[in-house]
Amino acid sequence: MKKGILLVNLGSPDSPEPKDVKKYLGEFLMDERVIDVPLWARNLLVKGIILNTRPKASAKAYKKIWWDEGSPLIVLSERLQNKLQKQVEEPVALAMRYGSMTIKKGLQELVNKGVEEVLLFPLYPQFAMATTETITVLAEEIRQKYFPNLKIESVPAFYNKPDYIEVLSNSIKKHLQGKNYEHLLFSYHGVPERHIRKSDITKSHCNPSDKVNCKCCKIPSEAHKYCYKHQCVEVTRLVGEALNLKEGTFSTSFQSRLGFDPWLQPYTDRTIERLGKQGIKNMAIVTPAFVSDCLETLEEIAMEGEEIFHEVGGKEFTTIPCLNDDDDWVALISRWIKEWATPETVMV
Ligand SMILES: C=CC1=C(C)c2cc3[nH]c(cc4nc(cc5[nH]c(cc1n2)c(C)c5CCC(=O)O)C(CCC(=O)O)=C4C)c(C)c3C=C
Ligand SMILES: [Fe+2]
Ligand SMILES: [Fe+2]
Repeated sequence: MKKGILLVNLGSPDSPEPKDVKKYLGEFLMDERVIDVPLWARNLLVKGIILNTRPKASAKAYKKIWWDEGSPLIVLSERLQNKLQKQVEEPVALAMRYGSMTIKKGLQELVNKGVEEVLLFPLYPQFAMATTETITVLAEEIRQKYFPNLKIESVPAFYNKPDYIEVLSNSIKKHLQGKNYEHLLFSYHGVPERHIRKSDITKSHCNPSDKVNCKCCKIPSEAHKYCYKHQCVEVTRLVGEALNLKEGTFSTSFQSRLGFDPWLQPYTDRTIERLGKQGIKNMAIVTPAFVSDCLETLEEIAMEGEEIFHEVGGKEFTTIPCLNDDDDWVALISRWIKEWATPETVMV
């Protein structure tokens, strides 16, 4: 069976103009796995309120980070795709969950190349209903409707794979070389608290012991369905261990909350402010929920975050880039692809 790979990231508007941002946000926020309320309430909230207020402000933010080649998230995902394609024999396609580069087009591109079996690779280290699950569910719907003979297998969450932690840790180390930082903040994209109770943890392919050991969300283990928070906290702990970070010199926070419901805490903006007020002068920040730099890292963290830090007396604010098209990251994904494509090869 001819095999192929479909990388899938979140997506971006076609341009940073308010009309394109509105169209993109409309598709994104009307996803029932992102704003998980009944359709009538989602219509009211998204079409009645958010799309009438947010696109202008979001467009302004997108304009600050937009590159000549386009959206950083898309350009960086394409660079990753191109580098990967040089390392593996199988065709590598790229799609976005929202926007013009649809999953259907990505699958069609592979099918046109004769592919019969697809490795679907959601570009998210942690599993969340609003990211991995929405991709796998949509891909399956599209498969059933348009490509019934295609076989699709999904890459599970890889947040705690030792080889991933090693690549992430080395990247952090490289970017912090020669920096005299006092605190390293691990900032993850947040989700509303209720999201972590909604999806089934078995879909995240976590180590089954995670269910028992998870203490972060205070959900009893039998009822503990899903914990994105736990997976984030684990990344921080594992990188802390790999880099031998001292207790108290690193911590976890959650960014990008939307609306009035409680989201995962502590919030990143308040954490940056607290660190500055506590007298921290030099801090660094890494964003391991994102594989590619995007609006949330380049604007919300690198620009807004830095401003908050300076306002409360902070001096040096170092933003560590996402893995993007880092060579070691490309080599690792290539290895995972080769393992999948030739299952008889046992990689050690
Ligand atoms: C781990 C990744 C992500 C999770 C989980 C996630 C959840 C989530 N996001 C929103 C609302 C917005 N997110 C926006 C941008 C955005 N979100 C992610 C990733 C995750 N989102 C990325 C990579 C980006 C950047 C996209 C880019 O083009 O660069 C935005 C748009 C920007 C803005 O207006 O602020 C919104 C809105 C919700 C509600 C949510 C909930 C579960
Ligand atoms: Fe988001
Ligand atoms: Fe948990």
